[in-house]
Amino acid sequence: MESIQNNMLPQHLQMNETERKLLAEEEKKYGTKLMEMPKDQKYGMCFACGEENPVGLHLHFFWIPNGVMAFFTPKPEHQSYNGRMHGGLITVLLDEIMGNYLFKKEGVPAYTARIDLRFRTPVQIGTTIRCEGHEVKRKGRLVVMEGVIINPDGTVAAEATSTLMLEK
Ligand SMILES: CCCCCCCCCCCC(=O)SCCNC(=O)CCNC(=O)[C@H](O)C(C)(C)COP(=O)(O)OP(=O)(O)OC[C@H]1O[C@@H](n2cnc3c(N)ncnc32)[C@H](O)[C@@H]1OP(=O)(O)O
Repeated sequence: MESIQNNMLPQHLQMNETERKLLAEEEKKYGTKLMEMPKDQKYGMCFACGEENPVGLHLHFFWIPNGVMAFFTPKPEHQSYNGRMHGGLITVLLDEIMGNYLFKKEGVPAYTARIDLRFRTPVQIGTTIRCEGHEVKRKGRLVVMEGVIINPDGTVAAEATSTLMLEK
């Protein structure tokens, strides 16, 4: 289901119009409504997804076949040089998409033990990017995940491989 509570949320927590339009396009591509991952009150202060964090990114995550997807539209306060999104925040998006997927799938926190990331093309402030993550393999409590960020023109902005440890 599309962010069912989206228009019931305070404005600053809502997905913007472009993000909703892109979500609808993805749903058309997959031929199904995409289910939003529920928020977790316990982690309301999470910098990436928490609704109570006043300076957070307020991401919304959707299950896709074999993984997870989110959109983000960086604001002027998210930049580094000359209107480019800050690389540290790009890392946050990738770390979160992989970690949150495992948290929701397994029901226990997944801690990032390692992240290898390649910044391929800049992300411009004000553009809406698509973030995706999926599981690659696992051995016991160690899980390898991959994540990617796609620019509006279809180019890869950044990609990452992470190793995460599931809590016992
Ligand atoms: C809606 C609400 C959402 C809210 C939630 C939103 C999701 C948030 C997503 C963000 C995720 C984060 O950023 S989490 C925050 C950043 N990350 C952290 O704080 C993690 C800090 N590091 C740690 O706590 C620790 O190092 C751990 C837990 C990762 C591992 O410690 P440990 O449990 O003691 O395990 P340890 O004995 O070291 O290792 C156990 C086995 O794993 C192997 N191992 C350990 N690390 C690695 C590694 N990187 N790559 C390969 N193998 C490894 C070891 O060799 C060993 O193998 P063997 O000898 O057994 O064969």
